[in-house]
Amino acid sequence: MYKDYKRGLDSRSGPSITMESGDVGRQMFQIQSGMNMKQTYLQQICDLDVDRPIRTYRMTNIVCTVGPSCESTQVLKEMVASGMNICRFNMAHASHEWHLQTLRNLREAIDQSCKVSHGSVATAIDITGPGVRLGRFSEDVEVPVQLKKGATVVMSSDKAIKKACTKDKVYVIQGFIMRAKVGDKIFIDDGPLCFKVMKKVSLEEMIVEVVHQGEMNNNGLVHIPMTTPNIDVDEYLSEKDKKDIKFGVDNQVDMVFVSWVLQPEMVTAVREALGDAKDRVMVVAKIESYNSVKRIDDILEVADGILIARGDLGNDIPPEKVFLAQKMIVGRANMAGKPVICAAQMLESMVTNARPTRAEASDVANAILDGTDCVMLSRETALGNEPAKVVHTLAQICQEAENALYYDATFRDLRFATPVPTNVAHATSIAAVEAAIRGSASAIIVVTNSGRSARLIARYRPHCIIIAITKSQHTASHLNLYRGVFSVIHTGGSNTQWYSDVDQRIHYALGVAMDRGYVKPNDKAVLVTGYQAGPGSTNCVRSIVIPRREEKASYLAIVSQQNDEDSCSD
Ligand SMILES: Nc1ncnc2c1ncn2[C@@H]1O[C@H](COP(=O)(O)OP(=O)(O)O)[C@@H](O)[C@H]1O
Ligand SMILES: C=C(OP(=O)(O)O)C(=O)O
Repeated sequence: MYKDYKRGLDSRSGPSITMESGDVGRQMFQIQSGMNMKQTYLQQICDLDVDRPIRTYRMTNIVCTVGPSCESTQVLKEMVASGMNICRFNMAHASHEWHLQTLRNLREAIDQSCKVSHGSVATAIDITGPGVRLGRFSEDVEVPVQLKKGATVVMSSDKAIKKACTKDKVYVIQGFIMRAKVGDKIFIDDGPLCFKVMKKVSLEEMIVEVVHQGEMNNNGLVHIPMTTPNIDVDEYLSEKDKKDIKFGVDNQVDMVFVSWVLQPEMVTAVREALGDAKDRVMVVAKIESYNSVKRIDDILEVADGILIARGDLGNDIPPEKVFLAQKMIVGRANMAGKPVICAAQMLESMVTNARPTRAEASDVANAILDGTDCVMLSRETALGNEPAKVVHTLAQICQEAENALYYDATFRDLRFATPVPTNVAHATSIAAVEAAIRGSASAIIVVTNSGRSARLIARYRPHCIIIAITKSQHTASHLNLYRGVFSVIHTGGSNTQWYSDVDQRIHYALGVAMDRGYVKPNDKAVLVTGYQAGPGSTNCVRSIVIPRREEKASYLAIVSQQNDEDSCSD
């Protein structure tokens, strides 16, 4: 397994290619589209086979958090080769200088990666929001600080210790101390460290005792379950968040993940702070508290995507209820057509171990069976021993889960039973997905500049890869959030004749997809284009057979011929 990972592939490839893509397409058709429509769910389960070969590509996107373990260009290059799709910079940790240098290293890593363009890896900053964090420990304190049950610690808002915390005295903001009550539990990070408030000494200081032992890290998150961090409704964003957003805009990041979104107005505030960049930066709301779970529909309405921060959520609500929230949020995000990321402790044991636990592998697979678009790594890549190996392992698990998905039954309701706007764009996308499933297509090819058509196709969850051809770097980057979309940026010169230009782009994209082994000549595919140049004109769904590479085919002409034979209409 390790040897495979060292070989390195690209952003959507699977680690082990064991079957020709067309064969897989046919097998997928038999098992997942044609026959499954007549099968029961139980029959599908009975037909699962541990020997079934995985496909040549992965549809779930991988988000990786950068940290000290992967700050170098070399390690980032290995992570790109192993399948990182979105690189996350957590602004709660490290300085802007560190983030800028790591961002530069990432861009260098992408430049040095053959087969990978800048659009293949998107960048995201994660801003702290109203979540409360510890200060930093003194240089002479060994971090993480280990604490045993029964130990007492002073929590103080004395700014003099903000960057000089000790094992016995740590900094938190005054608002947190004022909010805490004697007897409250306080979790640090995703646990297990848990304190109990023993005594309020003053408005600036309280004494807490360890009830579950564990460790404290620099800037560790501090949380009292089922309490709301203080938010200033006149000024939703802190000065630090505003500076971090400016950092992101100045350095051309593609997304902002907003921590502790408690109400939709927080998302709106981030969009406003983005200023002129608001159209090119996506805003993803992190759901990490009971309150945000309860307001999910309102938040979904304003956010471009959702991140289920299961670590902090599992401290705010009982851990045994997190799977309920996960399924509900993924389902609602799927219905709303917004991408969703499942995060926290996905392969946590791989921070140190060479193999994931069985429970972790099953947890990742279940998130994919639920319908998530992306899965996220945190400590595994930021602090782990072998970040690229974790990415590789995660990619493998994703592909196994994708292979087991009962596509038609799981996602059919998205096409036929959820209320969607009655317009041509949705109808076209639903038709494309249905044609791909029933026609045993190996890919859906879509020409899209804004990315809207590709997003809509992804929304209706085809069984096969969506090859999105775009001229826009931003579109390509943003599409990394959506399940199954493989973007190809066409950089060649534009042809003055619209259909020749489209043909040229399709030819180029199919070449790229063939190079990666995603499709091959004679595979069936579904082509989605406009009827003329310009946004809003996408309305054509065509079934094509992928021509040989050397055939400089006119795809629109191929379509006309096929239409004669199959009486397939535009
Ligand atoms: N840029 C960084 N510099 C140093 N450590 C980092 C950085 N990013 C993340 N980490 C470490 O990795 C851990 C996991 O990352 P993440 O889940 O993003 O953080 P947190 O849980 O604190 O929000 C953090 O607690 C921190 O110890
Ligand atoms: C992703 C999470 O949050 P953070 O950004 O604090 O790691 C989480 O709690 O699962």
